Amino acid sequence: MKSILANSKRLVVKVGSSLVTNSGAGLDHAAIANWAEQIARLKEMGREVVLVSSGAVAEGMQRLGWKKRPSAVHELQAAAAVGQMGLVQVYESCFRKHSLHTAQILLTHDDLSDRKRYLNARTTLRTLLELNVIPIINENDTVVTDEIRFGDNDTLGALVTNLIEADTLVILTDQSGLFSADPRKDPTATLIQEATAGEAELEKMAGGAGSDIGRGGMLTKILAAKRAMRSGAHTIIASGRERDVLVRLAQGEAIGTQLIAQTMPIAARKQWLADHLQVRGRVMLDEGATKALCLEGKSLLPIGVCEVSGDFERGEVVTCIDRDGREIARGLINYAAGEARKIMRHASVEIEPILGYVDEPELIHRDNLVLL
Ligand SMILES: Nc1ncnc2c1ncn2[C@@H]1O[C@H](COP(=O)(O)OP(=O)(O)O)[C@@H](O)[C@H]1O
Ligand SMILES: N[C@@H](CCC(=O)OP(=O)(O)O)C(=O)O
Repeated sequence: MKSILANSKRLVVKVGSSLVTNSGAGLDHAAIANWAEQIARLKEMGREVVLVSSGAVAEGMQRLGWKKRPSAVHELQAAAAVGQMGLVQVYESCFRKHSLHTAQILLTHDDLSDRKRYLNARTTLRTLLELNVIPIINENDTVVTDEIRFGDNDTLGALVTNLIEADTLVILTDQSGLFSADPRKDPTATLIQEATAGEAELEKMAGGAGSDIGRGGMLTKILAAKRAMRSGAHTIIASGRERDVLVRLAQGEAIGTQLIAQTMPIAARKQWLADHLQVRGRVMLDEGATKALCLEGKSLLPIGVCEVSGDFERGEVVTCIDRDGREIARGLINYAAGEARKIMRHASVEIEPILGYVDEPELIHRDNLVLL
């Protein structure tokens, strides 16, 4: 059996609190240095990597001298704000040794369900990847309470996987993978090496968290795999303490549990667009643009649009029709209706003189477009 990471170009690596903070004893510098070194090697192998790291609350507790995890949410939020400083400092200094820049991104689940913020987050992350920077993502615990209460960065890892259309989500934890039952409670439990992401059976195997430090347990990892699958991504659950785990996975060695996504990426993206979003407007395409979309797989540029109807915001879904009124595609539009009307029939270089700024040169990027 070969690791699915062997053929993955873009990956999201999620590391849990218990790993990052050495089970709550304080940030594990050596472990973080080691993952940074492995990620630098993955970059040399031509892979793109985004890191989702927990550990802010645990590190904040340590810095504030709190022995017990507080139950008051505002205290958890305060601890997260203190700990996040330490977390990013360590990542920054570890990656710098490999001449890699890091960027801090704090997100909430709401950011990713709001279409405008979704597009903004996506564009920022893509730009960082193009710049060869390693984004380090955590929840924005100051402004949300649900996530911090459940302490679940696995879901965030999956949402980021969907956002940037990563090929694989790698969840590093303190166990060697998913077992048939919680190995802390059942010594006869066996490692599941491979399964289909989204299988109902898997949810029965997963118990709660093994410690006070990590909160989500295996169930949130299984559900994260199900969510990652929606954009066609596979998930690997493996031990972050296994020697060279990321590099060996990328070289094709099967380590831990592989949860394979059966859906094709395009079908999954289509499903996502169809499931989630309501059509808010319509753009009519001239012959050139219709051909560019349907036959050449290109993005929609403002110059190819001859009519804009409806009232929509940046990030909302519009339908694209041809001159005969046939719906040919749907996609997330980069400009609000009023702006789209101003820039239609114009070349992308004219966007800035017309609007005074430019978000993207495309009206709808092909990655956000589904042909019908
Ligand atoms: N079927 C299972 N297989 C492996 N681990 C399990 C299973 N069910 C529950 N667990 C528990 O989940 C824990 C990992 O989750 P968690 O503590 O939230 O880690 P993290 O901080 O990495 O997200 C393990 O230490 C283990 O005790
Ligand atoms: N965002 C918070 C909580 C996240 C959390 O505990 O998640 P995890 O350890 O991955 O289950 C933190 O950084 O401490």
